Amino acid sequence: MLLHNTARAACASKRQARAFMATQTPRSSGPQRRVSAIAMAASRCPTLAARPQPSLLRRAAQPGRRAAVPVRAQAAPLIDAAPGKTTLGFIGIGIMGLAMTRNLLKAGYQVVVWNRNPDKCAALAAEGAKVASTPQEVAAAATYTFAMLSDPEAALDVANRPDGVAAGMAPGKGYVDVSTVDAATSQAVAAAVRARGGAFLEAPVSGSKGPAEQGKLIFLTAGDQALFNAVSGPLDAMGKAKFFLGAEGAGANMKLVVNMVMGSMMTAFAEGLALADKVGLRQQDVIDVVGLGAIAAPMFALKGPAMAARAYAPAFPLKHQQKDMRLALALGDEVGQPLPLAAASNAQYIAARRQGLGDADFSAVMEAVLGQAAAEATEAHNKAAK
Ligand SMILES: NC(=O)C1=CN([C@@H]2O[C@H](COP(=O)(O)OP(=O)(O)OC[C@H]3O[C@@H](n4cnc5c(N)ncnc54)[C@H](OP(=O)(O)O)[C@@H]3O)[C@@H](O)[C@H]2O)C=CC1
Ligand SMILES: O=CC(=O)O
Repeated sequence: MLLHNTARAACASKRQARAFMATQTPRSSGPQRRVSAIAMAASRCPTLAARPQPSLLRRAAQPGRRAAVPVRAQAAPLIDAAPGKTTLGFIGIGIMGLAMTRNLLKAGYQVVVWNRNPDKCAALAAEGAKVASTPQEVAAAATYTFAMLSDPEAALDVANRPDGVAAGMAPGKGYVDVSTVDAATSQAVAAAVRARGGAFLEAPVSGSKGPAEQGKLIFLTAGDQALFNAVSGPLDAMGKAKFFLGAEGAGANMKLVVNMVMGSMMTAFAEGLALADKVGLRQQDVIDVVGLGAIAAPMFALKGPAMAARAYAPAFPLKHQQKDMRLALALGDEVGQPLPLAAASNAQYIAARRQGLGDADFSAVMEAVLGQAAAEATEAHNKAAK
């Protein structure tokens, strides 16, 4: 289904899309197969990437749809990135950026890095990366620049500041923003990059610190398909799967949907552990039982024991999960989709941030759940004492 929807979006007209889809037979649906089938769809649509497509513009104008920037021509051909030949840039050397850059270096790419706090580049410099003094310098030195930044504000600033990425862009170069942001931010960054002749790909990732270290991220990309193709090697060095979803905004929306579900799952799990504890059950038994049944999830198995021990070493900082809940709720509001469960979860992440847990792992939402239970117990006790 995903393959067909994406293929349809990639074709310049409904007629072409129907003709393409008529040639397709259902096959196994692994991510790599999806990507190659989507690329094939593009190759069978000669008008793809040639000019703004009225049908796509009309789609964007329908109520409830994010404004889609039309598929468009590249200003200059993009050369496929190749280890030993292509210089890549990486901006934002946080938890994720550090691990991702390491995998690019391991794969044999030359990498130029920049981080707001330059101290975080020291380990990579020792491993062979060059360190630039501005984002512009990175974009000017690299053919393709990646960025992994906290939030929309950081993404916009790094792209648009006077010595930012856009200032270093030129035809033949590309910018791949892998940060988790909203569609409007991604579209604004795309416009700034394209105004300088560069190509743009949004590519937020699903997968945390562990998958980043193991090169097993899942890329949710959208934007210029030629850039998706050109950076296929680096994406494969950092990830285990990549999806091309259409015009920029689609990748951002996909990431927000996934993280909204993840954030709500985590608060539900925390409430389950808290309740189990209150009724005298061993939390490890709960983790084992959940792990054997239909609601088993790698996240519960990974985080559960640490949550039971109330230890929250950061892999995915809670402040970022709360940002994702906030952005998903704003998206729901924009398109008229009520999200009461996500709203309730978001309140717990906000409470945890107020408890000073923004830099802890997002599983520290457990503390808000426990804190709330404690507050409710105190309130009930006070009422009873009156
Ligand atoms: N950790 C995870 O499991 C995952 C995270 N993500 C997403 O990836 C992104 C980064 O996450 P993560 O690496 O965990 O976060 P970190 O907090 O470890 O890193 C954030 C990075 O953004 C930089 N930054 C923040 N504000 C600015 C600014 N105004 N100007 C320039 N640089 C700035 C930081 O620089 P400095 O060091 O100077 O503060 C740092 O390099 C977020 O969008 C997050 O939602 C996506 C999937 C998984
Ligand atoms: O964004 C976080 C993740 O684990 O994915």
